[in-house]
Amino acid sequence: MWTELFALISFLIALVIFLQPTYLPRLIDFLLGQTPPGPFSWPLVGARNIDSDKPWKTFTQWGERYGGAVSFFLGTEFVVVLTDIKAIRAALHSPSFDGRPLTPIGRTLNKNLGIGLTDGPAWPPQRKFAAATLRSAIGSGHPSTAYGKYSQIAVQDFLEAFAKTADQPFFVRPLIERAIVTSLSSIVHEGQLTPDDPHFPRLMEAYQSFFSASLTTNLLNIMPWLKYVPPHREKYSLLKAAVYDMAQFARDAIAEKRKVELSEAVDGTAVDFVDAFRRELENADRHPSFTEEQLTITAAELLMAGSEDSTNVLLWTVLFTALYPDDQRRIQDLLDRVVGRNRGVSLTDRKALGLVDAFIAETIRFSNAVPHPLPRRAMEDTVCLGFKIPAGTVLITNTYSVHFSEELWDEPFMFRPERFLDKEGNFCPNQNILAFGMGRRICIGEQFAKMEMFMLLASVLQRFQISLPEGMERPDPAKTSDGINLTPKPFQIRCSPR
Ligand code: HEM
Repeated sequence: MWTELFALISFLIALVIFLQPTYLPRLIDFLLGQTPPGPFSWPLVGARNIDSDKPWKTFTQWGERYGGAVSFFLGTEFVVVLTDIKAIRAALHSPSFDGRPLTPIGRTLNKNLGIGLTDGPAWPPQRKFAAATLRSAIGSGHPSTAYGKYSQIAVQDFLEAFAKTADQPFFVRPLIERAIVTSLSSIVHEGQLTPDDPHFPRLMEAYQSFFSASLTTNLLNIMPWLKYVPPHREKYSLLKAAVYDMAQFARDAIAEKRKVELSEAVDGTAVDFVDAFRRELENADRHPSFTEEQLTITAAELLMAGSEDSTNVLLWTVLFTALYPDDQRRIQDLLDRVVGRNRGVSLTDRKALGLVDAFIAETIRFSNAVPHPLPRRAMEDTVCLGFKIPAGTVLITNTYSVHFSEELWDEPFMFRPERFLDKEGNFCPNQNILAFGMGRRICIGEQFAKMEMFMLLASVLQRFQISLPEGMERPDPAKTSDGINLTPKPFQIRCSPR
């Protein structure tokens, strides 16, 4: 029996070495202490005792024990978790860590196209192009621009939907989703998605399947071979169908836009992403990565990444207005002083309404909504913080240990929006917020998301009082539905006209 067991283990080790030749050299480096310190990792299995519901808690404890960079194996994959701000800054600003893990979604389903899940020669020109296009499509957000116009439509629709709830308890998520996706569509493919669009439910269904399978996504990002193993295989099929639906929606939207001549569509006005890309396709000197398929995948990705993350953060923000009524009242007093009640909120009010941005920033910190910004991959053998980091290492940022660090924040476990205000009440951003990532792959939609969240939150609080319905259980922000993002468990609110 021992001989057979020994033969089986030898066979498995030989198989792993054959399939993943980097495993053994990394294991040796790890055992010799060349790589960052970390917990014991069982051969082929990797580190045990990771809290599967709240891995960031385990990573925070490891950070306290081993330091700002902790290494271990997950299965045969070598992983470094960054837990303190110095280690995170050092790594995420380095071109050596520009890569993304070789995920089945990025590499197989998206065919290595798009921006967020790829790397290599196509990523720099595609990221630069998309970031510049979004910046110019958003512009000042003035109502004369496409984005300004749709943002107003989205705000109006949002307020009407709130008013229709007539003081009755309701789930706010679908309302937020509609508003965000409407505005986002104006900068991705203007005119293709309005709040009453019949395609809306189909798209939301695809997003829902995508994110309901997202715990699997987190694991697949690190151990892609899991896609062949039940129950991940079934979840992977769900993901595949959702990715297909999103791409099909983008294809249809692009085809609709093609019905309008490009010169008419862009004539002197702000250009959305699809039209800017169409124009680039006609440029003879374009980078070879500008292709039809790249356009489809990126348009689908921008709409999906942008809407899910922004919806989730705004959902947290609305929940916190109900949980912290004193802060809500202070925002409303400020709105009354700055905007009054006779006109709508506009982006030009933003500077004088610093408390609204401070409330959103504190929500982002306190909710831990993005526990691990998209992982990175070491593109080459490198040295970071004095340790060897082999090419192919997966890097995970642990937001929780930074957002709740006693060294970085005064009373980090208290919800206190004022920590983001100066003495005059101006909003002061803080560089230790990691929800949008950091460095060379920082989110390209950050400014849009913050603008949109400001507009929707300020507009709704100007008109309505948000509260928790009497007799219902008080939502506990520590209890979340976990996936790529942390989402509050479904909750209802009540809103009463002010
Ligand atoms: C509250 C809203 C949002 C959050 C919390 C968020 C968060 C993130 C994070 C954590 C990353 C990874 C950064 C890194 O690797 O360092 C990212 C990347 C990205 N985000 Fe966002 N995002 C939001 C909104 C948006 C919006 C509105 C868009 C599009 C309009 C967008 C498009 C992207 C893209 C394309 C990338 C990939 C960048 C790259 O890999 O080079 N995001 N986002």
